Amino acid sequence: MSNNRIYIFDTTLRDGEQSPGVSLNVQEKLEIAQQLARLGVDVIEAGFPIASPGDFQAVKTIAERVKGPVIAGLCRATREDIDAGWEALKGAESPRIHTFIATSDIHLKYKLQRSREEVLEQAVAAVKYAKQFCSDVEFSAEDASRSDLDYLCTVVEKVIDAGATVVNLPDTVGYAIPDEFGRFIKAIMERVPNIHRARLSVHCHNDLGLAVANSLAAILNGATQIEGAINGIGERAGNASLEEIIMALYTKKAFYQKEVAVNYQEIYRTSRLVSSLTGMVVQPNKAIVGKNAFAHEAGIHQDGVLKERTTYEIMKPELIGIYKSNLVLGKHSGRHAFSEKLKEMGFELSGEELDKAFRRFKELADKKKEVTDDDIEALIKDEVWAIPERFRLNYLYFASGTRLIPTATVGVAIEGVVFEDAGTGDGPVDAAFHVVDKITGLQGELLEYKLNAVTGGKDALGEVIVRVRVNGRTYVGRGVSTDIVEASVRAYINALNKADFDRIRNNNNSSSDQRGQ
Ligand SMILES: CC(=O)SCCNC(=O)CCNC(=O)[C@H](O)C(C)(C)COP(=O)(O)OP(=O)(O)OC[C@H]1O[C@@H](n2cnc3c(N)ncnc32)[C@H](O)[C@@H]1OP(=O)(O)O
Ligand SMILES: CC(C)C(=O)C(=O)O
Repeated sequence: MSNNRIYIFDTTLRDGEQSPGVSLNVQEKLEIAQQLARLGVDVIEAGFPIASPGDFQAVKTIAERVKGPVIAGLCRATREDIDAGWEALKGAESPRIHTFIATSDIHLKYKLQRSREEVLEQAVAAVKYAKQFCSDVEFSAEDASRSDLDYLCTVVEKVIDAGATVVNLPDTVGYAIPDEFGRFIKAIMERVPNIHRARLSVHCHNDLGLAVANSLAAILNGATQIEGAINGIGERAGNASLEEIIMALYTKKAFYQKEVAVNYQEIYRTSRLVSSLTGMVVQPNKAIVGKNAFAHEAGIHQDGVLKERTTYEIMKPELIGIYKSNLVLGKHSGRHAFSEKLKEMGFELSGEELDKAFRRFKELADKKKEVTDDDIEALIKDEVWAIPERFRLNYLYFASGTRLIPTATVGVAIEGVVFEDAGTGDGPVDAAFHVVDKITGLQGELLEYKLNAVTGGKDALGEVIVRVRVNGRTYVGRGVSTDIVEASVRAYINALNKADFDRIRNNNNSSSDQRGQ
């Protein structure tokens, strides 16, 4: 293995899921983990197993089913957390227990209410305990960048003696700045005598917008594992954005002289999948994966790019899987062209998925002259990345206006049988949602509603993302249509399907628990 290698630790499913409002179910987490494995990250932090039965199940499922990357689970420095973590992780090809405790005085005094000696002892005990189950143990010194350096060096040295294979130094509150963080990593490398027996990792938050810059400064000073999340999602202002770090290392290879082992072609697709399932829309001007990242608006730039792309492009969009296709699809296109287009776009669909997607494509092509790649991607997300659907929109009729009470009549198929009802509301969307609640028997509380146009023009597909609370849990739903009321109802039904999926799974789990008693 080259000693220039940088290991990519993805925490989209753990810290990324700590983004306010994001809640992924087991199926969605598995789908993201499978895509992360295709992307080729070295480690997937699949969750925090003791946090909830759902998180435990997600880590266990990913550990058993996702091959390739190391699968890690986060645990506080306690036996209960580590027991739950190992129980979830033990089916993995390459499991890693990731245990942590804070080392800064501010966290010790106010949060943990323990002395430095007690925390040092607890850290060492946790690593030793984890080591009994798993040879690969990562230790994180939470709030490392605000910790006393002498004390931190002692903690790092002792946890390595206790068997930690990776030591992670997070900038938990995004307080560091690049030069300072680089010097901090250098000091650890110089002052901890056994540091070369472990891999040194960093985990930077983005409160000052410096998470990527700090991670790169750490690489220059000896860190060989970088933690972050796709699209930079995560607690508060988020984590270091992995795609930005990966592409900085690639584009400035002559400077960094470091290698990662990812499959660059999967970057864009991973970003879109994460955005779609979390409901966290990627800002258009986001580096690497934003809609405008490779768009040229100004005449002088366009002229330059037409003459020679490198005048204004430092990366090729194709490298990260942004495709440009010559196949123009419309209502006269057939299955062959459609399936060819999907292949070009990197989608691998089963026969049944292809049938569903093709049906929706034809419906759309009837309404829209040219169906763009963005439209197709939106349809695929709607049809194929949706979780199993017990409820399906069959038809929708609504009436509203300045002097009308908005009313909606909706037909929803439940396991193939169509039920219909009608109702009123504050607007047609609200009316339709009430009717869907009546038919499905679920009570959804709408927390957030977002509408985006997938493409430009009057016939653009509208994409609606909703966050809905059902039985105390939040679900993200997504729907697309050229009609925004229909897109809204599809999104709402998508969220209710996720709630229903959880309800059925929880019922199955509790009846099998009862059988086990
Ligand atoms: C920096 C990070 O991102 S760390 C990861 C943060 N992620 C999360 O917290 C999401 C998942 N968390 C949860 O579901 C819950 O917080 C749980 C299940 C872990 C714990 O829930 P609860 O038992 O109700 O405790 P609560 O969250 O209120 O408080 C945390 C407790 O853990 C203690 N604690 C915090 N970190 C650690 C640690 N690394 N090791 C040991 N104990 C810790 C706190 O001191 C507090 O203990 P106290 O109850 O004795 O005061
Ligand atoms: C637990 C650690 C890795 C963390 O998430 C942080 O410090 O931000």
